[in-house]
Amino acid sequence: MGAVNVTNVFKRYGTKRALNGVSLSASKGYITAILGPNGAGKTTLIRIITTLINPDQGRIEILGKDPFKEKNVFNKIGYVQELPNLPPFLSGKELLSLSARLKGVNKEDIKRVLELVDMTENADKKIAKYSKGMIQRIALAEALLGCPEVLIMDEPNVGTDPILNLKMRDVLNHMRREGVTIVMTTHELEEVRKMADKVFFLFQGKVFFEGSTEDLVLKFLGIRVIIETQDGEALLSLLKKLDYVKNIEFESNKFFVELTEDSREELLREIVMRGIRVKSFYLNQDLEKAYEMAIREARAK
Ligand SMILES: Nc1ncnc2c1ncn2[C@@H]1O[C@H](COP(=O)(O)OP(=O)(O)OP(=O)(O)O)[C@@H](O)[C@H]1O
Repeated sequence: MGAVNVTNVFKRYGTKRALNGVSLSASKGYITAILGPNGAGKTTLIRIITTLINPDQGRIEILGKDPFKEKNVFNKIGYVQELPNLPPFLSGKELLSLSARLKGVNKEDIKRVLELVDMTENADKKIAKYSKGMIQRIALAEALLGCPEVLIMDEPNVGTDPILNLKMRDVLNHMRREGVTIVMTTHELEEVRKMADKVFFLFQGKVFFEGSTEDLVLKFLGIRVIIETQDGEALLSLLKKLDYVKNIEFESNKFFVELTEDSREELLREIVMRGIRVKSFYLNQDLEKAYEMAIREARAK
């Protein structure tokens, strides 16, 4: 069982079906990303997990407890909402002091979370004067007060610059090393590729795919390897002989090879056995393209 479990959740807004039987499980100490196009139901799901809205049907379990019934589980959960709406008249530090008091967290922890998100220097500025990125950081700091075991984030990368994304990644990797379970929705595929251990792809209120990003690429893009070599002719003649090679394209000394099945190990062995010199051999991890193909396939169903 995961640290966060969602079982068969349904939700309608009037006649609009937002969630149509969603089940997912986020393992303890891993980063789980919920992906999907606009309107897929991601925010609705996060709002149900955090009990901001009720499901029409289905069950939520966090750290073995039903958050709708056992509110004290929230002592162990940090939540960063989409585009956090923080009181502009407070400074970052005042906001954290207030939150620490409400959560019953020691004031010492404020220093720790400010350092974690690199906001110590801006802590005394009013939130009204913060950039979007600073607001995201202080919202994350607030969520991290009291060392939560589960961190839930709705689109933490909206409006953030690449440097902040780097910082955010650092903080989240640090949390993961500490055993924190992270569940996030995002449209930032590059972040997903770099960080997520598992993805759930939502489409029209249903889980259309679950697995690692590598699984997503393999399933929707096929098995495409990129091989760099100086022995182009020898490689080409070998590739033409192999029945599991579906398509070959090349550009100077770079070969793009599509396989009919996952025969990567076999192919590499053949190359090495023939003494073909290879500079690099890797799976084409074009997550964006795979995501586009997944959406196309989901729409066609
Ligand atoms: N309060 C509401 N009233 C009516 N319909 C709603 C409400 N909130 C969401 N919806 C509808 O429910 C569906 C799911 O919306 P939701 O916001 O959960 O999707 P999302 O995947 O988070 O989208 P986005 O990526 O655009 O944030 C959409 O069709 C949306 O229009």
